[in-house]
Amino acid sequence: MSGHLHAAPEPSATVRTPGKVNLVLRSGAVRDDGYHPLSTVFQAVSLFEEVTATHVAPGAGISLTVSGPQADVVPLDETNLAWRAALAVADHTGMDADVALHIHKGVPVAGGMAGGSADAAAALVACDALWDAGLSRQELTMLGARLGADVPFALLGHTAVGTGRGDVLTPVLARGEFHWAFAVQAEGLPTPSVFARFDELSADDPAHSPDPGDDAGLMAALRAGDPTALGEALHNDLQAAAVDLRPELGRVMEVAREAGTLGTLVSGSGPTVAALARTRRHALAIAAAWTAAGVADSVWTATGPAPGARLTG
Ligand SMILES: C[C@](O)(CO)[C@H](O)COP(=O)(O)OP(=O)(O)OC[C@H]1O[C@@H](n2ccc(N)nc2=O)[C@H](O)[C@@H]1O
Ligand SMILES: Nc1ncnc2c1ncn2[C@@H]1O[C@H](COP(=O)(O)OP(=O)(O)OP(=O)(O)O)[C@@H](O)[C@H]1O
Repeated sequence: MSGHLHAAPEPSATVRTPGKVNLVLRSGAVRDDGYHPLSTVFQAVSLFEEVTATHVAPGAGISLTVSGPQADVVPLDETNLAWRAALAVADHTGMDADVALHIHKGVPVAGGMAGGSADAAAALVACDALWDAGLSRQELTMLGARLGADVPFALLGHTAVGTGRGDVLTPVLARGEFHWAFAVQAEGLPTPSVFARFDELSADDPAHSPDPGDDAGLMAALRAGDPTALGEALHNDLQAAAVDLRPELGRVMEVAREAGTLGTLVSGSGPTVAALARTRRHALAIAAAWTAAGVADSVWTATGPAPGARLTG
C-alpha cells in the first residue's frame, strides 16, 4: 500500500430540471423584437435533464460532454445553452468561467418540450452552487430569461401561467398527478419556423393580441386534479402551424384519440405530440398504440407536475 491518500473527488454540483408541456398556449402577433406575446400555462413533467458542473484547473475554460438517447444531435460548443448559462453566471459574478459541464439528456431534443432550456436552467444553478456564488432565485431567473423564454419556467417547475415571452411566471395551484404519453419525432422542428408559419396563417389579423381565452375551466380542472376536465381544456395556437409543417402529426393525434386519450395536442412548438391519459396504464396503452401504428420514432410516458431545478448532488 502506498503512503498516499486517495485524491478527494473533484467537487461537483449536479442539478436536475424538468421538461414541459404547454397545457394552453395562446399567441399574439409578432412584436418588433421578433418575439410573440404569449398567454400560456406550463406544466413540468417527469422527464428530466441532469447537468453536472465539475471544478477544473484555473484557466482551463469551459468544456462540455453530453450523454443520453439523442446526445449525438446536441451541439458541444459555445452555442449550447448550458455553456451559455455558465458564461452568464461567470459574467454576472466576475468569477472565472472554468468548469467542466456534463449534460445527461432525458427530454426529447428540439421537440417543443424545452430540453435545451432545462439544460440552461440546470447549468445556472449548478455553476452558482459550484462557485458558491450565492445568486438569488430572482437573479438566476433574470439570467435565465436572457438565455431563452422557457428557461425561467425550468427553474420554477410545477404548473405556472406564463405571459410576456412566456418568461413572466405566476404559479398555479394543481392537485394530484396527471399522466402523459408523448410521441417523439426524430427530426425536430425549429421553434422560429413554427412561429413564422403561425404568422403566415394569421396574416389576416396582423396586430392580434393573445386571445385571453377562458381558462376558468382549465384552472378548475387543475385545482380539482380532474384529468377529464383538463383534457377538454387543452389548447395550442401553434398547433395548426406545426401540423401544416408536419401533416403527419394529425395522424399521431388521431391514433391517441382512438386509444381514448382525454385530450391531445402538439407540445409547444412541436413536433412532439402530448396525450393526456386517465392512468399510468392508459398512458402506456396510448404509447403502445402509437408504436403499433408506426407514427412516432419514440414514445415516452411521464407524470406532471414535476419540481423545478433542484440540486441532487
Ligand atoms: C414555444 C415555447 O416552447 C412555448 O413555451 C416557447 O415559446 C419557446 O421558448 P424558447 O425555445 O425558450 O424560445 P427562445 O429560445 O427564447 O426563442 C427562440 C425563437 O422562438 C421564437 N419565439 C419564442 C418565444 C416567444 N414568446 N415568441 C417567439 O417568437 C422567436 O423566433 C425566437 O427567436
Ligand atoms: N443543451 C442543449 N440541448 C439541446 N439542444 C440544444 C442545447 N443547446 C442548444 N441547443 C440547440 O437548440 C435546438 C432546440 O433544442 P431544444 O431541445 O431546446 O428544443 P425545444 O425542446 O423545441 O425547445 P423549446 O420547447 O424551448 O422551443 C437544438 O436543435 C440545438 O441545436
